[in-house]
Amino acid sequence: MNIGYDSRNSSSTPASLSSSTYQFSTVTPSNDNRENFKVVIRVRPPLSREIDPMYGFSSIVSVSPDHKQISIQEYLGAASNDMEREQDIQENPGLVTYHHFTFDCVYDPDSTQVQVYENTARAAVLSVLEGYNATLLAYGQTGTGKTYTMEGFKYNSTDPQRGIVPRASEEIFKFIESSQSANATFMVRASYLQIYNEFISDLLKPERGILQIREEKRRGVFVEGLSEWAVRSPADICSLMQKGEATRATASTKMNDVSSRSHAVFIIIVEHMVVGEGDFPEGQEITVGKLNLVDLAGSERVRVTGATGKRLEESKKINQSLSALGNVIAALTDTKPRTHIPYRDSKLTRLLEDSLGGNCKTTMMAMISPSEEAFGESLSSLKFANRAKNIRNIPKINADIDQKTLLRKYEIELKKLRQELDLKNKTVCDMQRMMEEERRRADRESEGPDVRSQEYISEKEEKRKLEEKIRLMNSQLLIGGKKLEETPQFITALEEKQKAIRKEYESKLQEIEKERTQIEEDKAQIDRYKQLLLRQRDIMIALTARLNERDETIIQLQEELDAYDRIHRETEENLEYKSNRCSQLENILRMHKIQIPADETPELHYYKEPKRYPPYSTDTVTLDNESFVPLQMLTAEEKINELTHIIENQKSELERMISSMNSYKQPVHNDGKVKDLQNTVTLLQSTNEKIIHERQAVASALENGVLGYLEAIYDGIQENSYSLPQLLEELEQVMQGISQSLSILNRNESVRAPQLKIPKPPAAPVYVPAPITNAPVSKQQSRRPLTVDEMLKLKRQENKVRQEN
Ligand SMILES: Nc1ncnc2c1ncn2[C@@H]1O[C@H](COP(=O)(O)OP(=O)(O)OP(=O)(O)O)[C@@H](O)[C@H]1O
Repeated sequence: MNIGYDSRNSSSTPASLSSSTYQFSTVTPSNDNRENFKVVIRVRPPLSREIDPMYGFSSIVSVSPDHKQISIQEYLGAASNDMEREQDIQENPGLVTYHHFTFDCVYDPDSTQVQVYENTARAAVLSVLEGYNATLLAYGQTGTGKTYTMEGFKYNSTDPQRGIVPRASEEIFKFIESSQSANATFMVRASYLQIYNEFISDLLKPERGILQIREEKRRGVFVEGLSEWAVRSPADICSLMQKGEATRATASTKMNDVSSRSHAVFIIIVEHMVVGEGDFPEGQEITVGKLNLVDLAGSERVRVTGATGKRLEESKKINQSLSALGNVIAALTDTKPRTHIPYRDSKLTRLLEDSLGGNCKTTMMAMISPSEEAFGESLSSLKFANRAKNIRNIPKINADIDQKTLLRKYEIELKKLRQELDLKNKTVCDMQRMMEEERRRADRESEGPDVRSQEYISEKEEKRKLEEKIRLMNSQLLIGGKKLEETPQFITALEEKQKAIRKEYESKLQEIEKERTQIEEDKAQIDRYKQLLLRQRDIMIALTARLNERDETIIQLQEELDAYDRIHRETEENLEYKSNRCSQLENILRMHKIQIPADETPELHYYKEPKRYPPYSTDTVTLDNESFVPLQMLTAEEKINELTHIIENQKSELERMISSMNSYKQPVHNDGKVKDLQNTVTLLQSTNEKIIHERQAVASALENGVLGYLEAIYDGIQENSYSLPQLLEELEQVMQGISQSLSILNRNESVRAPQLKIPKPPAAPVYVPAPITNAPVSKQQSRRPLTVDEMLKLKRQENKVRQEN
């Protein structure tokens, strides 16, 4: 059974009310002081747990048809359930009494979310858009529908059960959208906080920890460090709500499955700038409206809820702060004006200072249960709300007098950033041009413009950051009811910018095309150079190979030359030694007046052949059509033969001379001379015989004695097998041999040999290294000394002949 409402008679028969009876007038913002603190009641429908399946449910609350008054029935009897109670009341009408209250509006259990929003919340939201502060405060016992009224079930724009917060955000953005003027710029921000166990925290940035309340003359009361989130659509706000809800402290209690254990405040700030037009183009008007959507934690009777432990502590804190709220309301509504209002007794009252008797349009929404079991709390809430009705707020439009609004700051910052960006654009363009120039130069010099490109990158990065910052700031603004990127100015500017960019890119493309053609030409040129270089390289390789061959030849020749030099040196040394020795021997012989026409040919020590002597003969030989003066080394025997031959020649020469002299014989006056000449001839003949004799003796001495000995000593010296005393001893023996020879010669001492003109033997050939040449030896050159080559060639021939023999 429902209990209806009769304003004339508090105990009249209840009449049922249907939703169709609701007739709300359109609510418009008002500055009437009475209007600035409104109180509305909402009676929630009975919950399934409250309806006894056996007896049904009977409400103790009734609402007047004009939705201004509410009546709550108090049962004084002892019936324990609805059915018994109803029967008891029918039988004893005096067991009930009714409490009547009048409010700005009373919503019965059939009221819908849209009705609550349209008739109560909308006016507050519109006030905010005008630049007022507005607060919608949901108060009531736990489980009476505060969260349901404020938030609703789902956060999508079509859900009829969505609450005040989503609808308010829709309203705000609908309003902004309808402000078509390009001169109007809006900025909307949202915050979400909770007061849990007397601590304030940010539901959107819980990591910020406990926050403190501050107060500034212009700004009023605010929470320091509370995050503000720029929003551009209802969806943005809904997602913030969902985010905050996930953090908000809730718990399942006996009275409510999802009971809020904290007071939650969702704040929407709307900054609205109108740029002056017409006569005042520079004029700007900025207003800042703030909407507080407060969902209080429900008051609880611990006795009823049976809370213990943590829940009990939470309950105590909730009740404490709600009682502080009651005290503030009592102080504000006292008939005797009070100088002290105890706002600071709790975080809640401190935070709601502006909303309670300050610069704000406040609407308190008290929620009650229709259930008989909640009678006490419902009556208490109604009394509480009734008292609050008398609060008087003095709201005023928050104009940006001291230019401290965020929108203003954005405006200034954006202007600064745009200037900076223009400058940066110029710098980046200049640098780009410079870089391109340097890159071209560096390409030519094969060096990268590293430093410059680093600077360019950082400049570009800064430019990008600036653009991003401007974009971000712009993205928080809503101009002419649209997002910046949707405004005609933005679209026109964008189109112009795109045109400019297109133009720039077209000219850049042309440049690139030109560069490409140039690069291709350069490439072709490079290819040609490459081919040329390859050819040159091949030539170089061939030349190097030839040079290497030459080098090898030179090295070989050099080695040969060195060998020849060495032979030459050794030969010369040998020759010198032999010459010295011959000179010695010659001197010895000369001392004994013996003509010895020969010197021994030095033997090349590296030929292990019998000792040989150079001949006197200077006959030429012809080899391979080339004439040489052969150096046919003679053995001792051959040498003696040669000497004998020379002597015989001399003898015959002498005979020829004698016969020649006889042919010139004069008869008388030449007698003496002839006689002398005959004597001389006789003497010569005997001398000649003597010489022959001596020569044989000396030859034998030389062959068998002195020379042999001297050679042996010489070899010994060469082999270093002599010590000095040994050498002296050996030389002593040589001396003895020489003395022997001398004694032979001395035996004929009295014989004076005439000074005969004996032909001088030719000098021994000297080995003179000639330049290596392949040119044939000419006949004219045939009498020159033999070259080493020639000599070796000759020697080889000799050896060959000897071996063959
Ligand atoms: N007008 C209504 N129409 C339908 N259901 C409602 C209404 N009001 C409240 N409810 C339901 O009642 C229950 C409790 O509501 P809600 O959680 O909003 O209460 P509360 O006052 O916020 O509680 P608490 O203080 O414990 O957080 C929820 O299941 C909710 O859906």
